[in-house]
Amino acid sequence: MKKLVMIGNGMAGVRTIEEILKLAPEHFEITIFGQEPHPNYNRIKLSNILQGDTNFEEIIISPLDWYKENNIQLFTDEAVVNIDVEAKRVMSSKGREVDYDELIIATGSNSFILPIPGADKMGVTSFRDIHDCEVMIKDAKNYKKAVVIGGGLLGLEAARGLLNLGMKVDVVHLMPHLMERQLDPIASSMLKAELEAQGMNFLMEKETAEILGNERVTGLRFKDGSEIEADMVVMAVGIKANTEVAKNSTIDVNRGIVVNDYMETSVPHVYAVGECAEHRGTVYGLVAPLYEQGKVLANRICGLSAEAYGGSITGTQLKVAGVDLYSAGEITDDDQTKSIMIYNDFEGIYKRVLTKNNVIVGIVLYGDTTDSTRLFRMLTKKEDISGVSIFHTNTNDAAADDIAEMPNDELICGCNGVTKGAIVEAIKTQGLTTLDQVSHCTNAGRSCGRCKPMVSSILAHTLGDQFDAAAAQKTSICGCTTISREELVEEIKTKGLSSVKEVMNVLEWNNEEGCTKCRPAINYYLGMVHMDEYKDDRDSRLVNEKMHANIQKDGTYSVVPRMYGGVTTAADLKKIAEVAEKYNVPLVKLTGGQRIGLFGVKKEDLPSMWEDLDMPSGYAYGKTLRTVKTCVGAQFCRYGTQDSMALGIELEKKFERLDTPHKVKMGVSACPRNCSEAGIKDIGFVGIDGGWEIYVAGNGGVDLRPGDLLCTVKTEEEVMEMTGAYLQYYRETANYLERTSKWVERVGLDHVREVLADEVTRKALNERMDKTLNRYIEPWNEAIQNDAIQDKYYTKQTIKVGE
Ligand SMILES: Cc1cc2nc3c(=O)[nH]c(=O)nc-3n(C[C@H](O)[C@H](O)[C@H](O)COP(=O)(O)OP(=O)(O)OC[C@H]3O[C@@H](n4cnc5c(N)ncnc54)[C@H](O)[C@@H]3O)c2cc1C
Ligand SMILES: NC(=O)c1ccc[n+]([C@@H]2O[C@H](COP(=O)([O-])OP(=O)(O)OC[C@H]3O[C@@H](n4cnc5c(N)ncnc54)[C@H](O)[C@@H]3O)[C@@H](O)[C@H]2O)c1
Ligand code: SF4
Ligand code: FES
Repeated sequence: MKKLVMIGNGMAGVRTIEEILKLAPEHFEITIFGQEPHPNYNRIKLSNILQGDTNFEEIIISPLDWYKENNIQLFTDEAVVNIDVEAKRVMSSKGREVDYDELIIATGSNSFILPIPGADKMGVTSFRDIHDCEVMIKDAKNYKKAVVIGGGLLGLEAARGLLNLGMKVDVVHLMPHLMERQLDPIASSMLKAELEAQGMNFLMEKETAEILGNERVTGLRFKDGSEIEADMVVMAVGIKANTEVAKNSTIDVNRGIVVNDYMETSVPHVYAVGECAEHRGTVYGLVAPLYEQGKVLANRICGLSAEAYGGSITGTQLKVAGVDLYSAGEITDDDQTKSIMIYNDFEGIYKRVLTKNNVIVGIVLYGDTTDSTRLFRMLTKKEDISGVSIFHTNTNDAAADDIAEMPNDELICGCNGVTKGAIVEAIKTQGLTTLDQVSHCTNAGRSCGRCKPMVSSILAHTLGDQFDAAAAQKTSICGCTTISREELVEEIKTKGLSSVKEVMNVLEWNNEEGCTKCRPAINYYLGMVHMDEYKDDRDSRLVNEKMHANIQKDGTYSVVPRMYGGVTTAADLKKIAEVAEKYNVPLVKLTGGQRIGLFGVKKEDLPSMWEDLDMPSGYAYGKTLRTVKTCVGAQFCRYGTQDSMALGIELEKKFERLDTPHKVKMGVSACPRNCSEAGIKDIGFVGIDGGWEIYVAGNGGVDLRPGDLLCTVKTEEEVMEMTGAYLQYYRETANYLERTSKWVERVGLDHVREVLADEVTRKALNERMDKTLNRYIEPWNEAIQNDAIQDKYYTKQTIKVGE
């Protein structure tokens, strides 16, 4: 097998690997280095995260299990710093050396940071990765006045996000018009008026001279001497191809890494793809051309006769609610340009098509973009427009007619280059009935998601009478099947399906092995339905659950023993200390959940360490109850009204090991001072005089969310009863991998309250819960006693990295 190394674990690079795997799954032994500490995620959706529409887990494109499944060795949080093109070897920031036969550079871009005094102050940030997003979301809680420098696509999407986060936002723009690269002055002023109405304040034709403040930013000074206040500054003034690693070698670099029409650099066996590549003098900054490049490169690297990449014409839209705009091609006129225009100031609609010699060369649409795909096709195909009606009226009938009349080569998903013809064919040949399936099959809708309404219309049109609008919106478990979660659970119950394999066979999965998305989900639903008798399918679990230890980024594991309610003893502390010394554990750390983690443990040491520890697993890796954090409470604290430690221990002992759709954390405080932070837990208990308040759906992670008060109860027995019923209802109705916070938002707190208010329902839920709890055994103990398990999971030879 040839060794393929890729530098950069981003959108263009990983799409190229997906294409390679489709063409020649067994051709390469693949290694990927990624500077960010994450698997590949949808960078486009960072704007949606900032705007509060989604969260990080939902934008992961390639989960860690995908790398493992495809035998890809992934090194995250590890940059390649040097390429030795003679020896065909790369070296990483951690001193790791890896040889290659073929090398792909896919290092993307860096944000351009204005070289002005103060640009390095605290509170000045770029908007390029999830870290930037997290910084902005966190700072928005403590600061109120943001300034975004740059009125382009990125700056305006950032500004909308910061408004959503409750900040006051000024946008500072160098030019007289916003998005001057995409819009003409009329469209630009319509956009400005809309965004002002949404609450943004614009400072146009302003050039920033300095960022003011001591350690942290306090304001901006402009070249004209004027100043404004700011306690956060976001730089969104463009991007610069990230060519560092190529520059240090003999590879030709100009604005980007120079490539030919097959994405080959000046050095044999070294390719570049994505925003770091410069093709025929152009460096692209949108995914559509990068995915085209990826296809060409995949064919080339697999030795297939590849079509050359001839460059791309790009179309853009702004991801801001309430703004409908589209721009493609050349938008500035010269003396040969003739324009066709509609301008309806009353309805806020502006459409302009720029033509040269009867051919469309540019498109600007504002307020109604329904013509965009048709006009874009005419532009790219250089269709003669003499006598053609250019704009359609936006009525539903026209939209339906449009689909019928739309030629098969019309581009529906701009990001992924998917035409109407490809979508129709997939629907017909694969028997697709939902939007989700079309997306899995064709890639349409997988990036920015703007094409989804059109894909839906094509689905409706193609299926005709068989189209079921509600069903079409349903989300199937994954691309291996057309059935949804509800249908799967129903089928398991009615057909009595009892194993993952059986589910996939009987329900006619289109991929007989399933995938990393569906297998753990099926395993969970089977266990949920067949409460006491289900035999867990360990190999279908996510990697950390399979190993009963959390894999770390260097391939070692962590060991976190259970400490009920965060309470320990001198004897247990001694055991932990002895084990840490005996196995040379590199890091012993108190975790956020009030216990002690041993980090950097070799896989083959796990069973003997567990045996020496002789403590139960703390399940720090599982979709289950993680911890019950407690305050010292009435036993010691003078404010305590209740015994928080005793309740925490009782809860943890009862619900430990329970399979849940996602991880569950609890907190118990003995008074409203809330030292255990029970307000940001999946379930939190706060002691009050004569009882307990129960809070639910809190979250202290990326999607910070305070818990909602579910109810107030008087006794610990009621706490246990309510908790059992609540957790069981969550187990039975949530989607696999849906946190309680998202679940409650989806089904509604009032609904949950209503269900749990009924005593008979509560009792039935608790009965099912108790039945389920009976089937769990201590996993570390099982591994210690079972040689077959040790051989299969914990011997050195079984190492297959990819995490
Ligand atoms: C907020 C935002 C919104 C966007 N919205 C849209 C949109 O609506 N539509 C659209 O088409 N495009 C959009 N884009 C642009 C799109 O995200 C990029 O075009 C795309 O991500 C580029 O893919 P890439 O693989 O070239 O680079 P990236 O996705 O940036 O990936 C490169 C990766 O390489 C890593 N890396 C760099 N150097 C090294 C090294 N030496 N060793 C190891 N790893 C390294 C980086 O850390 C990074 O993770 C948006 C971008 C942002 C930031
Ligand atoms: N919806 C989308 O398609 C989308 C969204 C976000 C980002 N992106 C991509 O991300 C990349 C970065 O976006 P971007 O908007 O930063 O780049 P950009 O180059 O498109 O826009 C930068 C803007 O900043 C302005 N500017 C430059 N110097 C300035 C200064 N000193 N003061 C004030 N304004 C100044 C420019 O006039 C320009 O309008 C681009 O490739 C973009 O295509 C795309
Ligand atoms: S939450 Fe109240 S009772 Fe518990 S430790 Fe804090 S102050 Fe004391
Ligand atoms: S147009 Fe962006 S995903 Fe289809």
